[in-house]
Amino acid sequence: MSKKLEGKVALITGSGRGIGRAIALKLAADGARVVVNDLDAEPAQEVVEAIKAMGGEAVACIGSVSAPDFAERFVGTAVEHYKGLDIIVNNAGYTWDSVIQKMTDEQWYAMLDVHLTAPFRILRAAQPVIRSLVKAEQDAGLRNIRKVVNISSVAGLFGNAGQANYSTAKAGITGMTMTLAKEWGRLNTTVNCVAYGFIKTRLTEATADGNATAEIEGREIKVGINPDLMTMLERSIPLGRAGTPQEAAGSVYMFCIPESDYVSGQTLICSGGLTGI
Ligand SMILES: NC(=O)c1ccc[n+]([C@@H]2O[C@H](COP(=O)([O-])OP(=O)(O)OC[C@H]3O[C@@H](n4cnc5c(N)ncnc54)[C@H](O)[C@@H]3O)[C@@H](O)[C@H]2O)c1
Ligand SMILES: CC(C)C1=CC=C(C(=O)O)[C@@H](O)[C@H]1O
Repeated sequence: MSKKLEGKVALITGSGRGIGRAIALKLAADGARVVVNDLDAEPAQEVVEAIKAMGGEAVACIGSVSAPDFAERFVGTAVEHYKGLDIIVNNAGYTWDSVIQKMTDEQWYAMLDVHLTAPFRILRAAQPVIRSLVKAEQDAGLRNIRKVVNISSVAGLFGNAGQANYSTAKAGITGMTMTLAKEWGRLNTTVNCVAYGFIKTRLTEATADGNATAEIEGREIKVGINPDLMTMLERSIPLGRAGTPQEAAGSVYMFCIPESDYVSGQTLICSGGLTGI
């Protein structure tokens, strides 16, 4: 059976772990060649090796999406290695929570940088590349539909106490999605967004005391959720449980395959039915 994404070039930020990793493996399993990005080299390289082990093609582009030179390097990696660019998934990110009276400017800007400015820069850097690929395709009488999938959260759609920084950035990415869907229609590129509810990853996994941290961009950031809170949260989800990274990847995949070629500017909620928090 032919693969739906055969030969497509997919760029996926934050794909060393969690949802991004599952997206990378899912798209690669369906034939995409993947540019794997992560802050951390080891998990990114592990994903590259996993894709190669299943007969696919992948290359790593290590570094923070928040670095000012990252976008050009990321797009450049795809062009240099695969001479193309068909799918971009803006997934990299984390949370750094505080109630507003305790939130520092550093916390505020860190969330805007990673969840909003980074996707903006990546899409800005991709535009001239896509434009020239589209021109060449049109000259050859071809139409290739490209796909952008941005990642948001129920926190960006409904708000979440303690996440003024994160929810603002995740709300912003839905606006960027709708605007670029309008700008990029003439580039035969659909631009959609997936807003997750509660997906079990390092970001949300229950830890014994709820006090786990991870080093992210040189800072010790609290990760994980207290198990009691986790149980309470899961009860509020109509499907009665958090989602898996593989289930989360399924929603992104839907926007990447040809069956969704005429869908653009949409935000799909992938939350097990949760419509508020
Ligand atoms: N897990 C959830 O419940 C949930 C809910 C809503 C939205 N999201 C969103 O999904 C996306 C993925 O989150 P996840 O749950 O898979 O988290 P995760 O921590 O499991 O994976 C995120 C990956 O992104 C990488 N990353 C973080 N900052 C980066 C940066 N500046 N540059 C490059 N890589 C970076 C991390 O190193 C990590 O490997 C995030 O945008 C997150 O906000 C997650
Ligand atoms: C409170 C819980 C369901 C929650 C909502 C949104 C998140 C996200 O990453 O978007 C989680 O980190 C978590 O705070």
